[in-house]
Amino acid sequence: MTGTAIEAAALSRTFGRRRKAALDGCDFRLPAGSVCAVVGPNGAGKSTLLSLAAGLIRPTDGTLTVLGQAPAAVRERLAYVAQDKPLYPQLTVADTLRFGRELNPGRWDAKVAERIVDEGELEPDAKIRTLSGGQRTRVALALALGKRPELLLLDEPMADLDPLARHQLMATLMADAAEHGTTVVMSSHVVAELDGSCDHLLLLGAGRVRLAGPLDDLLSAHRLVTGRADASLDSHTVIESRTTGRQLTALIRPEGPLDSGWQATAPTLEELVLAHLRAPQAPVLRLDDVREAAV
Ligand SMILES: Nc1ncnc2c1ncn2[C@@H]1O[C@H](COP(=O)(O)OP(=O)(O)OP(=O)(O)O)[C@@H](O)[C@H]1O
Repeated sequence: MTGTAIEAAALSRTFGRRRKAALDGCDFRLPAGSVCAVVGPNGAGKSTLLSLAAGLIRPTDGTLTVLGQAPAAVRERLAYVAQDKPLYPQLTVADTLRFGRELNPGRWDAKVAERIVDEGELEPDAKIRTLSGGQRTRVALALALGKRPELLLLDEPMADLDPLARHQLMATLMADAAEHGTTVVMSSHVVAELDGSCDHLLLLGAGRVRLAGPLDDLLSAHRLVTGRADASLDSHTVIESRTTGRQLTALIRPEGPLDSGWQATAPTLEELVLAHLRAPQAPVLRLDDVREAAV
């Protein structure tokens, strides 16, 4: 297996006659075995990136390598759960899993697929069309994990699950990925639920990479600081700042030691992401390869 699960170089994808760029010159590298969160505002290009990685669409420019090859060449080794989770409505749950086994001879993992379905207390003879959105998600995830992929691409997988099901499915997913060394790339708008599960982050904005790299490195490159509103942060990169009365709170990238007047803490993933969403012009930070900032 290659040490790199996904590598994008100047990756662009346009749509329509106007050639509107959904992705625009993206560079990033994701090591194999990572669990990567893909976040960004609506229309940032998250689904486009996942579709490209799944080999469903092709780049208009640049390159994307998945498991060391062109995405279309490695379809058998990856699983992709799209936002709309297409399944055959007339099949039963059991038929769907049987279908999964027949489509993936020699690699089908019936145990994990059945476990995911059983944990949701789904009736094996229930037709897919009779299931709720969250129950369909469960079947789609069972099919994806049953395929025993090296790379699992999930486009907002948890969006229609209740909080308990989310928590429990996420735990199953992460335990399974850790056991098998699966690379997981997962887009989500619910940043809090990614905390504790992901070790890599890719933040997209307007089709471009804004933050990329190991989550711990990205978090430790930032500080959440509080101090007097008239104190200076001039020597640091300020991502976002807010003043309440005489107090200023800011998310910064320190460019050296902080003056003693500032109280500094490490941001959470949610604080890091929210600040960057509120500050779309903040400088890019890529720590995914050479482990140094590239602006
Ligand atoms: N098939 C398509 N035809 C035309 N435009 C498209 C197509 N797919 C995506 N786009 C455009 O590309 C841009 C990125 O879309 P994409 O679905 O990748 O964003 P996203 O980050 O997944 O958004 P969301 O969070 O809303 O799901 C949007 O402006 C969208 O309108």
